[in-house]
Amino acid sequence: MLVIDGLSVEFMHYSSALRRSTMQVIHGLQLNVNAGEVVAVLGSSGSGKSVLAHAILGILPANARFSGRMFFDGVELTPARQAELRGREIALVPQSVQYLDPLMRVGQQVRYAVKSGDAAAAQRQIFARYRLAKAVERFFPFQLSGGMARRVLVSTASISGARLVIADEPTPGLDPAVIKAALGRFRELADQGCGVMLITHDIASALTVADRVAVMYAGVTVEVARSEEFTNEGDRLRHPYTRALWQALPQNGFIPIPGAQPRYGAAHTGCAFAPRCLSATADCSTAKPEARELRGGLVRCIHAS
Ligand SMILES: Nc1ncnc2c1ncn2[C@@H]1O[C@H](COP(=O)(O)OP(=O)(O)OP(=O)(O)O)[C@@H](O)[C@H]1O
Ligand code: NI
Repeated sequence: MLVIDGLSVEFMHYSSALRRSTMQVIHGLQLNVNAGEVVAVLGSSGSGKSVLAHAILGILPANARFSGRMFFDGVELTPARQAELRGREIALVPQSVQYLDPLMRVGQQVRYAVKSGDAAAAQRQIFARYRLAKAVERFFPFQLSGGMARRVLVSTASISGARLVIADEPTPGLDPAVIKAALGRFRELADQGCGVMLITHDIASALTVADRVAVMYAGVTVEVARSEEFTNEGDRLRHPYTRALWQALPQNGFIPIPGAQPRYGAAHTGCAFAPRCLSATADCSTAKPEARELRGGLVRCIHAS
């Protein structure tokens, strides 16, 4: 349904009239989302997840430049096609609640997303499902708590009838029952034939619904694995960073990895993870590892086998 082939995104900054600098935040990213599946995109803060979501929807800010190609249903996504599909075939659950219209009652905003049938009934049903009281439909966005606003955003995307739903951190700050309902709803949309891209920091809850997991580090996908490969010590995983994320979960011993993701990922040659990697060798810092297929998944690590 969605094919991303070699996407790169950089931001331009003008520090003065004559000095322009660019900062590359996504480097040659490859990713597919098929109809009927939930693909989780995992990565720490600043790894480029929201920029990826905005690139797919065609809503990058004016100072962004991108290259690479994206296809939806086999047809290239041009800016005109993105504008046509946005909110109709492709829906975003935005990371920030700033995306709600501050001057419109939230019930009405959600009803706008419904394309056929009884919009009011659909809105009330979805609000009940996310435990939003009946009175909330008459609220303006400023009257919502952070968690309520998030539930309103998830409601909007999940009744939009879109075939591809991109959910950017839809669950932080929500209580466990609502997280379960929201994730369950994404699973259900996929089971009905939608494609779902679930962007999150939270591996544990992503694994409860995702078919595949794409792991981002410093603007590239370092691995794409199937959810069932996250077991035991992570022996079936392909990339040392994915294994490190898995082992850092409380149930897997809380084993941390020292160091931090490089800022913007551009200032290094070779593998961005090498400075933190226990298996790194001299070869790791000479060239950026290419993405390659391995055991039905994808990896960017010269040592993965
Ligand atoms: N409009 C912009 N101008 C310049 N730099 C930007 C802009 N938007 C994002 N960036 C930079 O791009 C990088 C990736 O940001 P992005 O928001 O995609 O991260 P993220 O993975 O979504 O993080 P988080 O988990 O915190 O939401 C960051 O270093 C950020 O500072
Ligand atoms: Ni983000």
